[in-house]
Amino acid sequence: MALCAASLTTEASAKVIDGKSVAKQIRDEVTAEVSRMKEAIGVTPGLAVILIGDRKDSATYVRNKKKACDSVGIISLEANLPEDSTEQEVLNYISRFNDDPSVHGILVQLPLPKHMNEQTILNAVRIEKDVDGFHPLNIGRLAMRGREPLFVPCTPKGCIELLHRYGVPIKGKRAVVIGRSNIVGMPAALLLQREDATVTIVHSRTSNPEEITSQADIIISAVGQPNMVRGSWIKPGAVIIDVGINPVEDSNDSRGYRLVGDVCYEEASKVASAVTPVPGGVGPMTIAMLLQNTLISAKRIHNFE
Ligand SMILES: Nc1nc2c(c(=O)[nH]1)N[C@@H](CN(C=O)c1ccc(C(=O)N[C@@H](CCC(=O)O)C(=O)O)cc1)CN2
Repeated sequence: MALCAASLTTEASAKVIDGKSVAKQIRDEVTAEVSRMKEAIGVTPGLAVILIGDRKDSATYVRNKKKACDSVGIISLEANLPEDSTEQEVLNYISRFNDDPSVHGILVQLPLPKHMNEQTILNAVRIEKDVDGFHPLNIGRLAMRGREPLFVPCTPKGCIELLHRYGVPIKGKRAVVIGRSNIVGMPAALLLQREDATVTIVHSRTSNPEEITSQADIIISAVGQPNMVRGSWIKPGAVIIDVGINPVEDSNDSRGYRLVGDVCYEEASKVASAVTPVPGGVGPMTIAMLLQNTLISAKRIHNFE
């Protein structure tokens, strides 16, 4: 891990972009809409979550998704499959949920066990229920001008929502996305481009990442490298959205580790105008956007405005 230490001379001045509190606002909005829908047409949105294997982090995320559904009045169904399940068993669950009218959203928690083909599995989710927005048709539409995806992937959608709710202008700005994953980096870059930013993607083969990143007005980092983005990578006044959630050893923490972002927060907060913390930044937005996507799906399926 890169050492990350701010100089003692400059005070932190960046605004903290509080994802936890924005996520709470969104959950309140979803709660109100879920109850309005139930009262008006007697339909409660339903989300089906498929978890395969015994990764601790995935189990925690799925548990948190279920809790979040409960808190806003969305019904959640869960399928927990063992690590050695076959692809066909997963496809059978997807097919059952595709056909279940009480299910408006389906998600398969990632990453999948190594023996499974992610493409085969994600392609099997009906696009009308693809609340993760990972189906190639949804991603393809996101990439095309004049086409609308049915769903936008939750984490990148949460990043843009944070920029909007904090009044950060995007149009005409230079944006750098660090990382090109299918889940975050690539769709985040497409979303910024749709908002008329001039977008550059920095990735593991980029020869001069610091030089490129330091020209950006907006940085979205989703690379999974603790403290990789240092103060010197940041243009004064830039806005930083840090998607990285990286565990680093910490004997003072009861869990034995703490979470840090891709961005050296102490240094960033002295150079940037606004920055998301880790934890409490983009993470909570991922689940809030999932709830919002599930509501959108139920409304669309039942023609409810
Ligand atoms: N099918 C999907 N799989 C995965 C997705 C996804 O969007 N769909 N994203 C990630 C994991 N993820 C949700 O699934 C997720 C990650 C982090 C958080 C979050 O709230 N993090 C907290 C810290 C939590 C902690 O203390 O451990 C934070 O950043 O404040 C929510 C959801 C990969 N898989």
